[in-house]
Amino acid sequence: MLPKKDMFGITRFRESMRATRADRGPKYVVESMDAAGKHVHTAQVRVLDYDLNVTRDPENARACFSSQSHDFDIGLHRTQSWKPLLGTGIFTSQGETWKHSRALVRPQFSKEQISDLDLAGRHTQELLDKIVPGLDGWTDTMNLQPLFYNFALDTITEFLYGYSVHAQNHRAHATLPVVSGMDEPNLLELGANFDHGKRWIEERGAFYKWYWLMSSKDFDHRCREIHKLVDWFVRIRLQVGEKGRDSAVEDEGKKKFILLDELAKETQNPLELRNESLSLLFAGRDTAGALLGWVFYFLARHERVFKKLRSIVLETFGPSITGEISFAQLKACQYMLHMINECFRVAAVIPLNERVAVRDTTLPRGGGPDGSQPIFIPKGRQILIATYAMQHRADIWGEDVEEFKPERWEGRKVGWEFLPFGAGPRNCLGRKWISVAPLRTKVVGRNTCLLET
Ligand code: HEM
Repeated sequence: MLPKKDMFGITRFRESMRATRADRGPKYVVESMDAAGKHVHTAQVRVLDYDLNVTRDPENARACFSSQSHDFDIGLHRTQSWKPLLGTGIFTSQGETWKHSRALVRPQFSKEQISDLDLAGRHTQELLDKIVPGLDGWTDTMNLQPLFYNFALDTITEFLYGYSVHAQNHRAHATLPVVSGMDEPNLLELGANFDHGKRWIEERGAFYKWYWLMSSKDFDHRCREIHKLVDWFVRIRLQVGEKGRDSAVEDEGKKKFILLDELAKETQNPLELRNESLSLLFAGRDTAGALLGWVFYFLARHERVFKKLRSIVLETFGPSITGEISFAQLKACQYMLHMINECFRVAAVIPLNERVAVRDTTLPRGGGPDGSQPIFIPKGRQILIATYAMQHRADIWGEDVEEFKPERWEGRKVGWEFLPFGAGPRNCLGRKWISVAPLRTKVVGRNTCLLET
């Protein structure tokens, strides 16, 4: 047990809230466990009247996600914290309801459907257009992160709904069909509504079982606006049908894949279509935008890695932005994959995952004098799987664990200590979308090379 800091567990609660608000929640977990001992990898913590377990042990992660996945499910707090925004869908449901969602959504993520290089190419061009070098070949100092979120939002809305919200280029506002009985929704506010909504959800999650204390008019407003937009896309699909869409066919006569159209072949329930597609929108926009941000953060700070990667990319794909790129070439570009893995390891796009025991059970590690024996987990106990903390264990990754070093991935067999996309039955459906996405290069200015992932 992590030592109590006061009788009622208030100090820990306050500390964890403060860390979440300061965007240093993952580091707070590492510090709290290290304070108990560098060898302590699974601990029980009391927060107010509530006990939970935190683990940075790969064996326990394997148990929660895979080998004992029948003993664990996502928790009610997660479900309830997210529900006002996402409703009941793949992200927020449990048991049989989740199985139904997964069966509905999973077939849409086959390799052919997610490998639309034109889609990513078009939106990447818009991203590049925002980065304009001056006469000396350099841009002013600029904040790239909002551009990456906008890029992700444009790409994923077109993939899901057939219409991009054009967050990157407001002047390219899509000509939208009229939907009887509905005002045209505000496409441009979607990014801001997501950002605020997500902030509320994080706060609600940090309040554990008291999530309901964190409700606000602003959160309700953001949820309503997002629902209005998605309902509008759904209504278009249900009113005009797949064939009624102009965008169902691309210029060259090639049929465009639109995820909502495929879902609508399985169900015509507007609420189901809203919830499932919104879950994907939420899952894809923030994670992909954040990953791009971290990639550039690390490349900007590690000149050696940047130069090495740039020369490998140019050698593999050539300098032309319009050149053909094959999956075989992508797979061969090992250094790029190692660099992305290292971003995932050091920064952890999803730094903390969770499960709740659905029956009395055990976890394989954390008990006995040296922590190598099983521990008892009562039904209802929440387990925080601290993936960021797992990825910063010196005894697993070596003494240079805090260094950004893509070379550490050469010849490394990935085990349960590295789970950027989760694992087991609830693993990430967008994984292939991220890892087989196209990569092209463009030289911007004298010394800058942009990568499109
Ligand atoms: C850098 C990018 C991404 C990262 C790091 C990531 C990470 C994750 C993780 C860790 C989970 C597991 C959650 C859990 O165990 O409860 C997950 C689930 C999921 N992800 Fe992703 N994700 C990414 C991109 C995407 C994209 C682009 C999409 C879809 C377009 C997507 C769709 C999903 C869905 C639907 C689930 C829920 C699966 C289920 O519960 O059955 N993800 N993701």
